Amino acid sequence: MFVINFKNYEEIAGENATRLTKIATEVAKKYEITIAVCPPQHLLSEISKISSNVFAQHLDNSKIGSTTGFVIPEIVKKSNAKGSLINHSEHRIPPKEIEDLVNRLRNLGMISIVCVQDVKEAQMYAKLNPNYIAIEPPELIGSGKAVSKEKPEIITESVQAVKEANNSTQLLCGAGIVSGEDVSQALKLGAKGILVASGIVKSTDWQKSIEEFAVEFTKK
Ligand SMILES: O=C[C@H](O)COP(=O)(O)O
Repeated sequence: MFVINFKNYEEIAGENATRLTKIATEVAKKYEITIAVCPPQHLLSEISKISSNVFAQHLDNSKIGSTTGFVIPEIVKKSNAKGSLINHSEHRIPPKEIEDLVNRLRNLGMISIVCVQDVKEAQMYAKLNPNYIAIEPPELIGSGKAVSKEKPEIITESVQAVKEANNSTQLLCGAGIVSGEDVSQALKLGAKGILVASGIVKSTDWQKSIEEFAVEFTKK
């Protein structure tokens, strides 16, 4: 699983979100891997027309109906999103809401990626049996310094924490990943995939950087 979070970077504004998704989709096909994209919420429907692996960046555990401005799982599903990030480091939510959202997505047949900041949180939330836990030390996000190189022990310890939950949850890792070597290192440490943003979105050649990352998944 190779997840590209578009965040709200200027580089993906306007038609560029579509262009980036098209490139990601073509590369995924070429290397026969899964590349998921997380566009800004208002583009979920549009981007879902060109990719079947579209995830929301955030969800609220609010009801369908009179909940202005909240992002509702059932509504997001109708936009053909396959799942969502939950509790991203830049949009944290309380533990009870995380639990409710993981269950809600499971009932909806959607994929949950719960973001955590440290091993303790990985351990705690893996017990909820989300599809994925994504470990991201906040200080490395957007830094260009890869978690897989700077803090490899965080990945190995999180792999262990997820294993101990003894369910089907898998580990992704993110923060500062900018090269194929960073991806390779993450996979060698036991991560099943990566969650990346700036390393792709801010690169000057999207095709080249996505391919550089993708090829590492074929070596496993
Ligand atoms: O959602 C993505 C993560 O926050 C990682 O961001 P980054 O690749 O820019 O470090």
